[in-house]
Amino acid sequence: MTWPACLSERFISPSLRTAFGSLPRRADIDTVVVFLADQFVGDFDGMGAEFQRLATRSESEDPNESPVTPGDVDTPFRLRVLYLLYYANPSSEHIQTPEREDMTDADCSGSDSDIPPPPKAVKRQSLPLEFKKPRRKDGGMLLVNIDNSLLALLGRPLQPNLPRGKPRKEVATPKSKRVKMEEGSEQTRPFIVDTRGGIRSSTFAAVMRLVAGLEPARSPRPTVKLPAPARAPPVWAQSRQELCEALPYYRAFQSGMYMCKRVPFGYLLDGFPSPGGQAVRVTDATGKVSVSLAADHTRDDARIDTLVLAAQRQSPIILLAGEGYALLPWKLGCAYAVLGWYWVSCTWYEAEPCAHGVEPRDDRQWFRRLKVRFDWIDTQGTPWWLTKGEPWVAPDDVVVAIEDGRLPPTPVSQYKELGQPTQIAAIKVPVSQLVNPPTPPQDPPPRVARESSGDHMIGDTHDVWARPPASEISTSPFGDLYFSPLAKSRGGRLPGDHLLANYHDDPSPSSPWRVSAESCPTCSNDSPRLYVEGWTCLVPECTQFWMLMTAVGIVPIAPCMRLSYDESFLRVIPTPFDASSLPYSIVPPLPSSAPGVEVLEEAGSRSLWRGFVCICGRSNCRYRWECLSCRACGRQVAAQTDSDVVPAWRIKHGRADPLGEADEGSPDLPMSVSRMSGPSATVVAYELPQAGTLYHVMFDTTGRADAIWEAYQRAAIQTLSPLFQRRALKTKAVKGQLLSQQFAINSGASYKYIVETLSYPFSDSPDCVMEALDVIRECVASVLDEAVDFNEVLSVMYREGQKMSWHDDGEHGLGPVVAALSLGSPATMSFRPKLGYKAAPKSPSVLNLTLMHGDVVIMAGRAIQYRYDHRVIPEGLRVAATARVIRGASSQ
Ligand SMILES: O=C(O)CCC(=O)C(=O)O
Ligand SMILES: [Fe+2]
Repeated sequence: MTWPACLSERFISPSLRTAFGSLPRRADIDTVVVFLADQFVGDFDGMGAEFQRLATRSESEDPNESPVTPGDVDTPFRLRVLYLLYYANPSSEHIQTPEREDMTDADCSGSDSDIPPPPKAVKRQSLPLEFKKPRRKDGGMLLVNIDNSLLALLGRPLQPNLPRGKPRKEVATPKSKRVKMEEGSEQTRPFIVDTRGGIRSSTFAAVMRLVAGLEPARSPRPTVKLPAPARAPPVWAQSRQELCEALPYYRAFQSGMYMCKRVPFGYLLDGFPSPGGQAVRVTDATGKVSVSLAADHTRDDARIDTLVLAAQRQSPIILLAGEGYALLPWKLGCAYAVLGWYWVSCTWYEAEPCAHGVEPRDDRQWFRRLKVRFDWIDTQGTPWWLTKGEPWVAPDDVVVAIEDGRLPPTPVSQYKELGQPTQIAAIKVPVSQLVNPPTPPQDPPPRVARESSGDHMIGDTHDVWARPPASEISTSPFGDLYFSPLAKSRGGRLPGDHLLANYHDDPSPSSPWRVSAESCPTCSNDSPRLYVEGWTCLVPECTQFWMLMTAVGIVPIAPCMRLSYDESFLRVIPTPFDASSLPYSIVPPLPSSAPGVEVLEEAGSRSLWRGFVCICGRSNCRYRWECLSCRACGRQVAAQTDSDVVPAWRIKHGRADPLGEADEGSPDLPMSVSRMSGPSATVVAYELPQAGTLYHVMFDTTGRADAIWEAYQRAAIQTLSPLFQRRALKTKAVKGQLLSQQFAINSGASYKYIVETLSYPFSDSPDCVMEALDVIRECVASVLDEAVDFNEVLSVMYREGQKMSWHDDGEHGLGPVVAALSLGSPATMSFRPKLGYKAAPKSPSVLNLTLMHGDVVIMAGRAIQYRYDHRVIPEGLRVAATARVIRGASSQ
């Protein structure tokens, strides 16, 4: 019996949905059948007639005509009834987002076992087919506790090893039906369905498995994780930030995939779903949060398009895994590891039901989710986790004393006694060779004709780009479906075949994908058999998409039904020629020791605050100013030297505009300009309404500032005791540590800034800090006409691309005056009112100042910190020394 098209559409029309509301809350199967017959007269092949037949029989007054019994209605028919009811009345407990735990991108595999208890407010309604909570047995097998009464209701043969089941409660219904049980036992039991409460998806899935004779679902998660592999990963990290700062191919702080111009670089498998597509966070009754689709995955989304193109171009991509990735068979032993190079061998779509609270489309109640299969590129040899070696345990971080906020072992006073730091055996950082990524070309170059016998060595840096550009790849409606090894056997039927024009017949893929491909009776396209449970048409445009072909006919896949991949599909396939050349090593090169003269831009350059991958494999952020230092083995490289000090004469001095201005939409602040004597300077004062006055002091000459600037840099590169560091932010929002962007050191009283900054008493602070403080004190005394006894200085060093985002300085006990000396590159300092900015995060700045080398900014008025936030964006290498008064603390 074929499944009628009406159900393939997986859609309940609004009128049918309304009509369902007129059914009694609890109805027996006949009531439902009669009802459906009314609704569907003549509409459906097979099903309409069947409904009609049953309806006629049900209404027959002829006492000789036996009432409808489950045996009269074949099982798929019953399933359809359940199915219609299911889709007509999904209640919050029934549609839940399956967990994503699959190796492939956007998983749709559900969990039959993890059905949350229904929300308290919703009264649980169920079919008489009650399923107890599934038990998980060894091997991850899910067993559903089913009794024979259920089988009887479904018209299935009874099973001797199942309990008979409790007789169902009699329900007053005009036509109770007799169910014949095996061995002569009889029970009167109407086939009652709850027409409003819907049907639990897990029930639906279990019924489906039962009638179709499918194996119980097998969890893809390993039940017990094996110990960490014997060999250390070639590249590993303990935080996402370390990955992003050390690996040129994975700079994706926000999403799982790092890509550029539709070329994928790195893809992180972790405890979150695919990149791409709109997603919403859904919290279920147990508080478990999952991310569900809120729209179809389509190629309009650059990330989806990139993955589909990757399959068509057979581009290599580096996979990384996080310890949160449920499908890893072993413990990672660290937070993240690079797995290696993979190629995208196959992409397809699955249907994902709309999660509760997500607005469905007008025409259907599910979304398309792209799935991706990644295959190991075999020119890399055996994966590291399969090779033998000493058991590996990721070492704990080498705890440098300063990590805990304790003072460094070597007091700074010692450094001071030594005077100028001695030149250390230094390795220069050649900026160009640090961990810069292979820059993707502006536009992918035209495809290069290749010799089939040509070398395709690892390290051939250009092969990855020698793929057809997107424009050359067909945009056929089915172009997103891509099954490369299979395509050869399709006789040109499917789009994508043309891509195999230069597919080299490597050891011919013993791909069972070929043999298991079947042609869809509805759309005539071939789809391979991916799931143990049966074949499904994988063309999302087809009405038969995502329906399972089973022994009893085609059945819809219940939202919670977890399908298992067919073994034939899981078989390893050889890497095709096009994917076998690797563009670069997964281990980025170490900074080399070639000497080079630094210029201002390079000394502060972005590459210098990026991290590195140590030869021990650990990815590190650059957390110290003066060198790259490994947190795992303590190794230090690329120490900076005196020649890295940027002399003051290299600094940009030309001031474009001494006056600050407001963003568009903000009125200009009242301001006044005056001249200051002593060290002569121009002072512009801005009135921040109801908050205080902001003074921008611009000295006529910068002699003192020049000396302090160079002294700061020399203090920063000495290595006797570490000073300027990026320290951990006090945040729990991310896994692992998150370091601040700037390198900082605190002097004097302790300042409880959001970063755990290393703090020294004034007596142990470098001279440059005290000199900066002198400049600030004198300047403030002249401008405010009163001495302010600052007892704390925060010195911050910025490299290119680093900034200090919106914040205030208003910690408890902070005095009314805060003043800062700027050194080095120009910076823009902005102020914006706090009120309401949460509601409108992009509220305009009331003032943007350009701070030049030697300028001092004075914030006079405590309310400035309460009413305004400020931000500083430097143009390049820069130092700022900010002095404050912290009450209740001494400067020591
Ligand atoms: O970099 C600057 O000029 C100011 C830094 C700042 O706002 C701070 O340290 O609180
Ligand atoms: Fe600040």
